[in-house]
Amino acid sequence: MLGRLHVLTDARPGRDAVAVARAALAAGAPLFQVRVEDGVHDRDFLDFAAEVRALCRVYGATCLINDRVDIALAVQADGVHLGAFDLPVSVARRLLGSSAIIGATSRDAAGARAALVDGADYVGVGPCYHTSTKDGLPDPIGPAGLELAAHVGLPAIAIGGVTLERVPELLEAGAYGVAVVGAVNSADDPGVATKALLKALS
Ligand SMILES: Cc1ncc(COP(=O)(O)OP(=O)(O)O)c(N)n1
Ligand SMILES: Cc1ncsc1CCOP(=O)(O)O
Ligand SMILES: [Mg+2]
Repeated sequence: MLGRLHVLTDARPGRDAVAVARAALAAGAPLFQVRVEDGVHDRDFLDFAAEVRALCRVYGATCLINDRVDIALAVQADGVHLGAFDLPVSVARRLLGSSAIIGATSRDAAGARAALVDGADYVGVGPCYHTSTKDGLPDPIGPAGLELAAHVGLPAIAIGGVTLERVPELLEAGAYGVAVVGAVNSADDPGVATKALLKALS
């Protein structure tokens, strides 16, 4: 079953993303998405992904790779998360096989319906709120925008500015789960933050 809490790695310089991953996994995070900053060398992405993938195996968690089907294949990840400028879902499916988990980014109902037709397993919907983690995003869609994309037949994972306090309204709007960077990676205690998010999602 697809995890309801997707924790994305925060590989910005000066952060110990592996230590955060270990703490979140130990606290029960069911799914990690390995995401790196633009411009990271393939070799570094590969090494980092392999490390997180190995940790996920230890804790029985799902490991997805953001953007890169080749890295997912190389580290034998469980799947990928793909956006508008990444390989199409259909191509990733051909390369990764029927059992791979493939997520697609969408902002509205039309995008979510397209992801469904293309064979995605879930949609990452957002940005739901303002976030400082990623630049260049369109205006937040809010819970009302999420609601439109959350009812097309694919589990909707709300992303962008998700905090513990916002989980109830996202669930109310139809979210199956949430994806977070800051709420876990910037928490004083990533393990405690993970447990609180899991409780709110249960
Ligand atoms: C669960 C989830 N939803 C959305 C995204 C965003 O993907 P994308 O639009 O391709 O942007 P980048 O993350 O690649 O910068 C995501 N990663 N995960
Ligand atoms: C990768 C991505 N795509 C849309 S918002 C976002 C970043 C989410 O980070 P945070 O949970 O810190 O707002
Ligand atoms: Mg992407």
